[in-house]
Amino acid sequence: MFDPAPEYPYSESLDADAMPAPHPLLAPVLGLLGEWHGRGQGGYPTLAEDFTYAQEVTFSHDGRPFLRYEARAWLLGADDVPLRPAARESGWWRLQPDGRVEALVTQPTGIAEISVGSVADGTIDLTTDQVATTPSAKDVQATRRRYTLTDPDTLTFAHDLAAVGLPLQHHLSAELHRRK
Ligand code: HEM
Repeated sequence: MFDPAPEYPYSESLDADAMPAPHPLLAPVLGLLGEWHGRGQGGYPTLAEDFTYAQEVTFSHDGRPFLRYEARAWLLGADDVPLRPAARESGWWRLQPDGRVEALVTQPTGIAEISVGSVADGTIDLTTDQVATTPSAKDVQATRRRYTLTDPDTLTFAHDLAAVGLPLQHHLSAELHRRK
């Protein structure tokens, strides 16, 4: 006989003022909770042209001292015509008692980043501690990500990349606006 298991009984929240109450260690990053949407520019010396993209980002929590992170981007053509899906990634940002942030982020391109950083003056600055790549993935040595809340509804993002033998340098920058 099939004995159905109970449903998952805990909730996930995008809202610092709703239940479950955020864990106290999330205090420095509570402003990130929510759904964000915006556009950015990217490039790299190996690419013939710079590109414009749109992106959706979600940060949520379940009452424990970590954020769940999810993002997906797509390339834009003239008049914002969608050209094709671009990077997707998901992961976890673990807040530490000393204020450090440990982040784990994976991408379907075979790249897994483990980053460490801190929160200061509204900016979360994450630098890779380790990058692991699957056998067929591009060669990525390091990344640096900076997320800045310039106001409660505006999140800017800068992403530097050291890959395919080149030193750490600009790959992406974006401005996102709060949807929820
Ligand atoms: C919003 C997110 C992102 C967008 C829109 C984006 C877009 C692009 C585009 C358009 C290219 C050119 C190749 C192609 O057309 O597919 C590219 C290359 C690349 N990206 Fe990104 N990217 C994003 C995030 C990332 C992240 C998070 C990483 C690494 C952790 C990364 C690493 C690379 C690498 C290694 C290349 C190849 C460079 C080369 O071989 O010349 N990208 N990206």
